[in-house]
Amino acid sequence: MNVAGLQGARRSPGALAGRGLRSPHFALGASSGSGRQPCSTSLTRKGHRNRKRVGAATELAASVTQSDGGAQEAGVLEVTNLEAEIDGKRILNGLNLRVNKGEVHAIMGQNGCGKSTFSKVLVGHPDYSVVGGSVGYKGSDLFALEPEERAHAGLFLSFQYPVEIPGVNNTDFLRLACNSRRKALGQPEFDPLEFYGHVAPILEELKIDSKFLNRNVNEGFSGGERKRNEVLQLAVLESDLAILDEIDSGLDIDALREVAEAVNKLKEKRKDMAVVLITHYQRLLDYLEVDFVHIMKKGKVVKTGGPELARELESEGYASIDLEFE
Ligand SMILES: Nc1ncnc2c1ncn2[C@@H]1O[C@H](COP(=O)(O)OP(=O)(O)OP(=O)(O)O)[C@@H](O)[C@H]1O
Repeated sequence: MNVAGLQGARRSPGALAGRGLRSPHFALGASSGSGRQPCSTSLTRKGHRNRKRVGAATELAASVTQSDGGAQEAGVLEVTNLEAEIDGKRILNGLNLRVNKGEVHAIMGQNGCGKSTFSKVLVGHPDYSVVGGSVGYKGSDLFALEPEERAHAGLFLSFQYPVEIPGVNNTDFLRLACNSRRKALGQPEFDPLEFYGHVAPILEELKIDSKFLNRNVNEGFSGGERKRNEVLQLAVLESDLAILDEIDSGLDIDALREVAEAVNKLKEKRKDMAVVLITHYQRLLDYLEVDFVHIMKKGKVVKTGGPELARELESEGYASIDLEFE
């Protein structure tokens, strides 16, 4: 995370551009849990640098609403034979996944199978090279968009380890992020008062303490508070596809339930929002209703089922699943 750039943003939004961060929304929507910042000028897909843009953020956002009722409606996310590598090491090996709007998918898999890599590739982390396959997002080529544009188009990745941004007030950060997306969508930006009108009901619905707004981003936050702050960001941004990478990690039982309830509340309100949960534990699914569970192994989805698949994993472990696919 480019802390210096974001501190500058508190004084002046323009400072973000000067420090290589074009908006805080970029930081929110297209960052990785590694704390490294995606570079807005680099594309992860070889050969895409000069590709003609097939969809600006506005067009993409519009495409979802306009495609209602179509027999062949595109999935929010259509991943086909995706292959990606880092430093020449192949991590994703022909991953396939389709997520329709409103659906909740859980991705499970042993350590190192490529779950976080998948999420980072989607948001355009520059360390990863896409070497094969395709990803459609709302019917357009995701890789034709810069990381910042992906965020503007409604793609949100929650941090696995949300970082502190000392000196940056949460309200300022959220408002700049929100306005960055609104501007890209051609919507009027919120002034501070209007933004408070936007965020106050969200806090109430998600049962998040309004003191969160006065604090600096994640500074001194407990693990549970940080994860709730991620959900707050997601709600404020009104993203269309939320990728929640281990939103349950490091949480005690009560915090886990509270975070899951916040996601549920958000889903109730925004029924079309699609969610991809990356998790190791079935217990999250006790609180969050999922439509599909996918098991990843060696960089691809090897099995898909319903919530019962997670329960089977919990009781039998991966060995039982692996046998079917060796
Ligand atoms: N920046 C990197 N440099 C080198 N190797 C990396 C890097 N990022 C990921 N990898 C490797 O890619 C593989 C997949 O990692 P990834 O974090 O995607 O797995 P994961 O399924 O999310 O694991 P976990 O469940 O432990 O979080 C691992 O072998 C990891 O060491």
